[in-house]
Amino acid sequence: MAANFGKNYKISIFGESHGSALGVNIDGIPAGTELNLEFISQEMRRRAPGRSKLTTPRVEKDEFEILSGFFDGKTTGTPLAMIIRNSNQRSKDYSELKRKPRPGHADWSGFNRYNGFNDIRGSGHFSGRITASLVFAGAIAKQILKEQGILIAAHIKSVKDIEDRDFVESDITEENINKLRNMTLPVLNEEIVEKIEKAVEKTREEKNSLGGIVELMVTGLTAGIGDPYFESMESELSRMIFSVPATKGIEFGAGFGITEMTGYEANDEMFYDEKGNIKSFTNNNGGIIGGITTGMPISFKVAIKPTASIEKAQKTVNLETKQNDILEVRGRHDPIIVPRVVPVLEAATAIVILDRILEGKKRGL
Ligand SMILES: Cc1cc2nc3c(=O)[nH]c(=O)nc-3n(C[C@H](O)[C@H](O)[C@H](O)COP(=O)(O)O)c2cc1C
Ligand SMILES: C=C(O[C@@H]1CC(C(=O)O)=C[C@@H](OP(=O)(O)O)[C@H]1O)C(=O)O
Repeated sequence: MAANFGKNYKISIFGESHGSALGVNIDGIPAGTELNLEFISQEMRRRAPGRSKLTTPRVEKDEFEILSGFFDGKTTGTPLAMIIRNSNQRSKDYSELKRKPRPGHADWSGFNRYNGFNDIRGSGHFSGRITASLVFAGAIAKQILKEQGILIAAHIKSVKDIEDRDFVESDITEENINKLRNMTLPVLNEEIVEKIEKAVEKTREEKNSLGGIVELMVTGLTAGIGDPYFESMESELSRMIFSVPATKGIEFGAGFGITEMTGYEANDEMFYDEKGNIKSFTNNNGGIIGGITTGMPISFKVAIKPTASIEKAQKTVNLETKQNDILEVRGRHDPIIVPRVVPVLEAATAIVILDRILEGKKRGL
């Protein structure tokens, strides 16, 4: 089912952006897991709308209510259900879109898939708002992974042609992760913050939007996690990452750039480090070979498209008059999705990594 993910850490999401609520049911959290609710709230705030001038002005607190599976500060092992109530809907912004679908958004494809019964208000189930549930499930997964020494970090690699430097393994410390978590624009080279802000402001004034790339890194993984072929670590991560709205590409390690290397350059030559751990000098394969972790960090980049809903006049069709028409999208939209998707991609990654680790444990690994 489209709303379900995972074989071991199983999530099932529901909700609409302008309905009464959205949420997630999680099955597979080990019983007795202590949850740091304040950490989960912080993660929710990182994603929540209306928190900076670079995001949609729709303000939602994204306060979550846990309905089941949690007692006396610990998980019970039975399904943990969570809901967030919507409070700041402005559905009139969407009244024109059933007739005039937005180019780049799911109005036309969703209309066809659901025979016109899809909830158009706030883009319904297609809204980026539904990713609040991923952040919740991911925050729990992150806590479990951290106990095992596994850290997940992300930063904005680029916005249009403004580039941050790449992650190196030594960037992934708890201190650096906390710093990035507290930044509105999480970048490594802080000199580009103002450039990004100006570029977004200028584009918004032009009634347009921007996209960019997010880079992620996962450290602390032992070699041997994952499977070949259809449940490969790359397959599972890609399937999840492409479920995040606005994702248009993913590349592991050197990605498409590996095609410009020779075999000698691309192969990650190996060595024993001073502690006796097997490592590679480079990580062009992004920490995964044969679908299975190598013990090097998992490293990948995600392409996020520019926000579809823009005020600039665009050509579309009018499904009532059956004529070509013009649309100027109204409403409260993100001028750029990239900063808000950073915690979502981290969470999505945490869900997959935990699910794969539990899969290995099932087989006694
Ligand atoms: C956190 C987040 C916020 C988003 N905000 C907006 C928005 O304000 N306006 C918009 O048109 N799309 C926004 N999107 C993207 C749309 O939800 C997405 O483009 C749409 O569902 C179509 O899916 P696709 O782009 O993956 O094909 C957002 C996505 C995320 C993850
Ligand atoms: C509310 C959120 O972001 C929304 C994501 C979104 C979209 O099309 O994806 C469109 C906008 O919805 P609305 O028109 O209701 O303001 C954004 O504000 C959220 O992420 O929590």
